Amino acid sequence: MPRTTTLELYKEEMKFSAGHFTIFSATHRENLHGHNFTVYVALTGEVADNGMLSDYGPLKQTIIARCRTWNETFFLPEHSPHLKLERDAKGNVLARFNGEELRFLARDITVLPVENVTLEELARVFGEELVGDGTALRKDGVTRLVVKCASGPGQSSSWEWVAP
Ligand SMILES: Nc1nc2c(c(=O)[nH]1)N=C([C@H](O)[C@H](O)COP(=O)(O)OP(=O)(O)OP(=O)(O)O)CN2
Repeated sequence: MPRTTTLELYKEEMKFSAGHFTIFSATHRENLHGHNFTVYVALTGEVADNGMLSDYGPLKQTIIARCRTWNETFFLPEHSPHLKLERDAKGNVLARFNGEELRFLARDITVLPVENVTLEELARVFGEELVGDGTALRKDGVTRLVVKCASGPGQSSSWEWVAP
């Protein structure tokens, strides 16, 4: 009888401190602010004869490494219909919103391929980068992976991958 399990990873190091602002319309956005985000990853699949779904060690290190690259940065959305980004030769950014000009140094920002920097989109981008084309996960017998991103206790959004 196949045994299904779900491995859950939410280690202390699976966190990053970053800034952002959510854009609600062409004229309404939040002020710039930050969070101590945390990340939770769950992978589901069948337990093999060796008593394991798969060694979660490499995945844990990948998650922690990704958290470190998102630590101490300020997120900007690449594809917002309301925020226009202009980069200079050094990668510094002038962001225009509703007549405002916000200036950022290249060293301080991470531009994400999202329409808005929200928990939903952080979980999606994080998950999509973990999963890639899914080949490695499927090879390891993983049938489902969930990423949850929280902006603090009691507030998170999730993203799910299911093996085809
Ligand atoms: N669907 C979403 N809605 C909102 C998001 C989001 O990511 N997805 N994000 C925000 C704000 O950026 C976020 O809530 C601001 O956080 P915070 O300063 O902590 O204020 P909160 O009101 O969320 O939390 P409290 O601690 O209860 O004040 C808004 N909407």
